[in-house]
Amino acid sequence: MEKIKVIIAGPRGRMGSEAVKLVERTEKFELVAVVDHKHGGKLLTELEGVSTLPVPVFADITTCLTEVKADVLIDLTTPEVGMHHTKTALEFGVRPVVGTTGFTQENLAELENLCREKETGCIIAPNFALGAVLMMKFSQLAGRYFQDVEIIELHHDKKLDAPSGTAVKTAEMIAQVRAEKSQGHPDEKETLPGARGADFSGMHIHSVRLPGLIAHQQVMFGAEGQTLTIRHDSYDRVSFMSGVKLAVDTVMNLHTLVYGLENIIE
Ligand SMILES: NC(=O)C1=CN([C@@H]2O[C@H](COP(=O)(O)OP(=O)(O)OC[C@H]3O[C@@H](n4cnc5c(N)ncnc54)[C@H](O)[C@@H]3O)[C@@H](O)[C@H]2O)C=CC1
Ligand SMILES: O=C(O)C1=N[C@H](C(=O)O)C[C@H](O)C1
Repeated sequence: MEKIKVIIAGPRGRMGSEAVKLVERTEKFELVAVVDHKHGGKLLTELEGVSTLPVPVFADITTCLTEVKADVLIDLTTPEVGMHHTKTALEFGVRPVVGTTGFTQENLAELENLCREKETGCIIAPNFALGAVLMMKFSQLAGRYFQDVEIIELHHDKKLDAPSGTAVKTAEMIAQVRAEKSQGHPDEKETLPGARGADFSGMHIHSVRLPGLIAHQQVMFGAEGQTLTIRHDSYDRVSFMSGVKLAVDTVMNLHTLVYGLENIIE
């Protein structure tokens, strides 16, 4: 059996270290290198507690892709770094699986064009947890019937981007089916700026950051005399790994950009 050769960018991170374990324990995957700007030239075994595999660590993606043959790059870093890694991988014909959030609409459009030009597949998944993907799909269904919706996303306090990629994706999916409406009272005023959260097509997104949390989201719909709440909780980052595995498998057969795991689950 030909193994899928995988590079992971961000191997010391909360998600990256979990992805290293996933690739290690998956028979048909082979970890061939990692990218870590702080530890170029070392072996992964020298990075404390990450892995017992002696794979090379590269400080930059271009050197890594020049020296190592790979099929897939898993990126779990930061938006600017992730964008650079994704573009470089596509230039090398290596398929990116991107969990990094914070990409703009312009970033996505640029990557979509690059995928088409290079005829190389790429998956960008704001959330790899199956339950979160279902939460987004159920919310989209509810959005057909309820115009009034508030999205509350709750994360650990080390998170850099707000709102979360999941909240943005949820709002995008609901906006595809929801009759547009600016919510709340037409004369409402914020006496403290930000009190009503971020505005996405008239829907409001609220970002909570607290130690103790991992990744949670609640989508609340309201209508006369009733509310509907759809909620998902990730209590452990292992919740994201079956989605990462599915994305690595699937991207091998793609030639375009797929944004969101809802597009590849049955
Ligand atoms: N799609 C999904 O299901 C999930 C996505 N995320 C996203 O994944 C990203 C990472 O999240 P965490 O692991 O919690 O963050 P983290 O801060 O623990 O990890 C990020 C890692 O990127 C590394 N890094 C920074 N610059 C780099 C560079 N130039 N080259 C190589 N590595 C570099 C850092 O050293 C760090 O280890 C975030 O954007 C987050 O929103 C997080 C959880 C689930
Ligand atoms: O940073 C995180 O932790 C997470 N980020 C993703 C997001 O921004 O939606 C996915 C998940 O919520 C965890």
